[in-house]
Amino acid sequence: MSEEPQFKRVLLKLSGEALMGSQDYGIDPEMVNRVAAEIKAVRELGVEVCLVVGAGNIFRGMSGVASGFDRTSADHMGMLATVMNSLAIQNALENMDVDTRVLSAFPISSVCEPYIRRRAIRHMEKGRVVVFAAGTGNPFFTTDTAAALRAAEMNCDALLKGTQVNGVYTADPKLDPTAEKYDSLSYQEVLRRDLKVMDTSAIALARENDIPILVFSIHEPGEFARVLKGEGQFTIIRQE
Ligand SMILES: Nc1ncnc2c1ncn2[C@@H]1O[C@H](COP(=O)(O)OP(=O)(O)OP(=O)(O)O)[C@@H](O)[C@H]1O
Ligand SMILES: O=c1ccn([C@@H]2O[C@H](COP(=O)(O)O)[C@@H](O)[C@H]2O)c(=O)[nH]1
Repeated sequence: MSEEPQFKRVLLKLSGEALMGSQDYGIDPEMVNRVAAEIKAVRELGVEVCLVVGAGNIFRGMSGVASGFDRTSADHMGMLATVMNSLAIQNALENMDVDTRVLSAFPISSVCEPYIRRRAIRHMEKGRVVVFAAGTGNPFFTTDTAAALRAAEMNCDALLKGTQVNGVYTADPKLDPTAEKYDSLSYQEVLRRDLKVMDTSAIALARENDIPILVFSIHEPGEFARVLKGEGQFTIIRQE
């Protein structure tokens, strides 16, 4: 085990669903503040942090399709929901004196900056936390793929998926209580075994760019910093 963080620049894919906290829907300010405090603690370790936030707490395109919406419109709604979550995180971080910029994949210029890669890198070099909102900006994708894409563009050393479960299991642990957790596995194994913890397009993009993915529970206080030091509970997905 190491006391020092193992990565210099990371992208955190933050579960939208987690931001509900104990509520059934929407944004729980207590949960948002706790996550913001974890991000601040990691910044204070000297790690550059950028974020992609999901929107499972508000709206997922596929649920909209199930209710009769056109897929493209539903996905636009999902992407707009990620903007709301991004602004909530920015607000909480700035209340803790952490400089934060939200950059949207599509222009909403009266609300936040547009995504410009060089500008995002500059923000990070200045020590700001950068939140990438609106996913990839394209329908038919999810924020997992947006996270892998931005991690590659930002030259991140790792992609951390802070989610509902503490790692990757042989099957969905929420559905199968006999499922067993992996400590580590290759991108290829995730794809071959069709493990649903992350989209296949996100796994493929991370593999092509050799970015390790660490899956951990965002519900465990202090885990983000611990995982970066090689401690705590997580599964690492990387080249064999
Ligand atoms: N093999 C598996 N190992 C671990 N989790 C799995 C597996 N298969 C399915 N899952 C499920 O995948 C979920 C995480 O992925 P998902 O992207 O849907 O959630 P999320 O991170 O909360 O995203 P969102 O940001 O959309 O709210 C876990 O909550 C878990 O129940
Ligand atoms: O690049 C993207 C990213 C997301 N979407 C839509 O947003 C919702 C919310 O994202 P989750 O990853 O499911 O939390 C997603 O369901 C899509 O509808 C998108 O279209 N493109």
